[in-house]
Parts: sequence; structure tokens; C-alpha cells
Amino acid sequence: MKLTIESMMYGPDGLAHAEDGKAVFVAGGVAGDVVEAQIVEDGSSFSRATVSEVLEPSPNRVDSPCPFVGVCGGCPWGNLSREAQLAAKEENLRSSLKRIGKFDDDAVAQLVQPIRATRDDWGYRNKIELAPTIQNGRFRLGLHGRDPQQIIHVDACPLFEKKFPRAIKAVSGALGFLGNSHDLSLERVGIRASRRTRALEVALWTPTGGFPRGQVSRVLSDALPSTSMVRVMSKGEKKARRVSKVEVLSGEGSWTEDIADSQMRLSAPSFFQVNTKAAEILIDLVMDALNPQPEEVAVDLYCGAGTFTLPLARRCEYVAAVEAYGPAVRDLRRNLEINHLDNVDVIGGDAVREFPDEDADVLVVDPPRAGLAPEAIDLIASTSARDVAYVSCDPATLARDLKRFCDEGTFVPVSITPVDLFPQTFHCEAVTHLTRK
Ligand SMILES: C[S@@+](CC[C@H](N)C(=O)[O-])C[C@H]1O[C@@H](n2cnc3c(N)ncnc32)[C@H](O)[C@@H]1O
Repeated sequence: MKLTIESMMYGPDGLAHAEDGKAVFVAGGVAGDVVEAQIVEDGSSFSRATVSEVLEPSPNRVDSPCPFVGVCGGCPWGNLSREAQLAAKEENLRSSLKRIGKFDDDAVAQLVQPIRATRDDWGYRNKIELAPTIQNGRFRLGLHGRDPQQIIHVDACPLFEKKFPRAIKAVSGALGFLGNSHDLSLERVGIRASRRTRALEVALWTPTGGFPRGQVSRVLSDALPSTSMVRVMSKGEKKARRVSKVEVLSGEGSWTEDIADSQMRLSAPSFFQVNTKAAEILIDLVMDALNPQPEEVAVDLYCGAGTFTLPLARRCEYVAAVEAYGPAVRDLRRNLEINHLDNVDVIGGDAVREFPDEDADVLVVDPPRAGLAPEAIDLIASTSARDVAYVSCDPATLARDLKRFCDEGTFVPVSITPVDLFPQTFHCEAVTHLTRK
């Protein structure tokens, strides 16, 4: 079937329409291409297709430095020019605000600011995860494919930190060698690398139980000198696995990154923004929106290991920071010590249940993809805060939550700035500034 790709979806695919008007999600198509595509799934409201031939390439089609674009899940927009990626992200945000948030065209045009980005198109990721697989009877590590069941063996990934070009090959080679002679029970392997601190951590995720720690530590250290090597042990059923212990195999037992004016130490299970330089844009936008003053109180909900807590603590009199995940809570306490900050109350627990009593002047929320619980919006509305910064990684839940804020009536959005934290993918971060009505 001949199709013209009209736009990029909020997902890996291009969007086209068949002659009968049905939407077709086209894998391998970029906006502006005319392609020959084969239907792989024919649903009642839309179909899925894959490109068999690009008949007329889009002016925005580019060659990617990665030979696995389209197969690997890491860089689904790798054949689209960066300029077109940025425009598509802005457009997807606008579309979510209209469709889900019910904002009208004028409001969207006023609210959405030009997307902010760093110049790093590739090589921006400070973290990569490898998954184990058996190929031709041999144990290997690789990246999750577009089909998550498929593991793609790679020697390098152009999205990963450029200063450590050998890391993936060295770790895959060493663990591939060991995995064919020992039962490592590896569930996944994380590598974190910093061009700023030169810290490199390898984290091996396994169940609890026996593990050839001596051999693993020796062989891995020979293959790749690292500043930290840890084993993260987890237990429980697959969907509800919990980290039970982080065992240090060698080095520091954590990974260090410099971000804005702070140094942060992260344990392997804790969340950290994968693009440090672009995360500094988030910090700037949050601080510009809130303009915190020395006599003011800040609340930081979903604070993680402190990306926003530390800069808030430098600017405010006092910060109450809430985080549900134990390892991140411990990391934040350590990060406050490292940065000589003693004006933060770190509260471990759910953001709604442990909502701080403090009379906040400014408030930051940075929830996971699922966005805010409706109770969180009511609690925020009940504070005395003058301004709120909402950092979001999902335009759909952001749009839903902004509608809830508007319906509730205490806070209204005044600007929404998309930030390209994840070049070569459809993902888009955004910082929304809400102010008291
Ligand atoms: C997107 S991350 C942001 C972390 C931090 N603001 C940063 O930029 O590094 C979301 C954080 O929310 C935490 N989290 C998830 N659900 C939570 C909840 N119900 N209450 C409090 N924190 C939660 C996660 O553990 C994670 O650290």
C-alpha cells in the first residue's frame, strides 16, 4: 500500500491515512516520506504497517549513525532530522493539551513556549541498560529491541556517553564470557558514565543467592576500569520485585555526577535524569518560574535524590522534600551532606500521604509518567504557595493534570516549556509554571 507519512505520533511511528480514511501507524516512516508499506495488524479504528520501501524520502529524512535504527528500541526517530524532531515534539505537546486538556487554540498558542534543547544530538545518555539473552546456545548481552522480547547485540550505542566508547563492548564481552561458564542469573546490567566526573559504574541486577563475586569483579575490572561495581539484589514476584541489597563488588559503591552547582552521588537503583546537560535546562526553568527567595519555604514532591531539592535549598530558607523510594531517600540525605546543606527536611513516603504541613511559598512536583493523583492537586491547592513548577515526562498526563488544576481553580498555568531530554526518541519533558489565580 502506498502511503504518505503526515506527522510523527507520540510513539515511534509515523502517522498516515489509508484511502478509506483509516489511520495507519507506520513503523520506519518519517514525516514527509512517501512509502510502500505492508499492513501487519488491521484493527477496527487503526492499522499498523511497516515500511517495505521508501519511494520518495522526506526532506527531513537523515542517515543515522546507528545501523540498528528501527530494530533497536533506543532511537526510534533516528532517521528524522533533529529540527523536525523538535517541531514534532512541540506539536505533540500542543495536541495533547487540546485533545486531553481541552485548552483552546489561543490558550495553547499562548502557553506553549519554544522547545529548549542542548546541541548534543547523540552521545547524551549517562546511563544504558543491557539485557541478557541466549543466542545460538550462547549467553549474550544486548539492548531491548523495538519488540521488547528481542535483544539486539551491539558493541556500542551512539546515544551513550561519548567519552566511554569502549564501555558497552567491554562489559558485554566480559559478562558474555563469564555467563557461558558460570550461572550469573543476571536480570539486567546498568552502566552509568559521567563525562564531567569521569565516574563509571557497572551495576549487575540479580536475584538474591549465590554469585561468583570474586571472578565477576576480577574479569570485569580487567575488561573495563570502573570507579564502582555493584550487585543489586532483588526479590519477589516479577512485577513487584524489590531491591533487597546493593553489594559493593569494587570501588565506591555509587556513581557521582556534577549537575548545576551541585555534586550528586547516586546508588544504582535510584532515579537520575539520563541527560545531565538537558536536566540543567529543567533546573533553570524551575528556578526561573519560582524565583525562590532567601526567606521562603519550598516543597519538592517526588524529589528523587535531589535534582531540584539541592538548588532550592541553596536559594530558600527551608525545603520539605518528599520521596517514596528508600534508596533515593538515602541518596538525598547523603547529597545534602556532600553539598553542606542542612535546611532540608527529607520525608520518606508517598507524596499524598506524607504531604508536608509547612506553609509553602513555592512548590515543585516531578511525578513519574502516571502524573499526579487527584488528591495531590487538592493538597497543592490547599497550600499558601504563590507558584508551582510541574516537571512532566508525559504530555498526556500533564494535559490531564493541568485540566484538573484549572477545574479546581486555585492555580492556572502561565507557561509550558518543552525540553528535549531524549533526542532521537519521541519522549518529551516539559516544565509548566502555574501561578495562584
Ligand atoms: C521522574 S522522577 C523525579 C526525581 C527527581 N525530581 C529528579 O529530577 O531527579 C520521579 C520520582 O518520584 C518518586 N515517586 C514515585 N511515586 C511516588 C509517590 N507516590 N510519592 C513520592 N515519590 C514517588 C520516584 O521514586 C522518583 O524518584
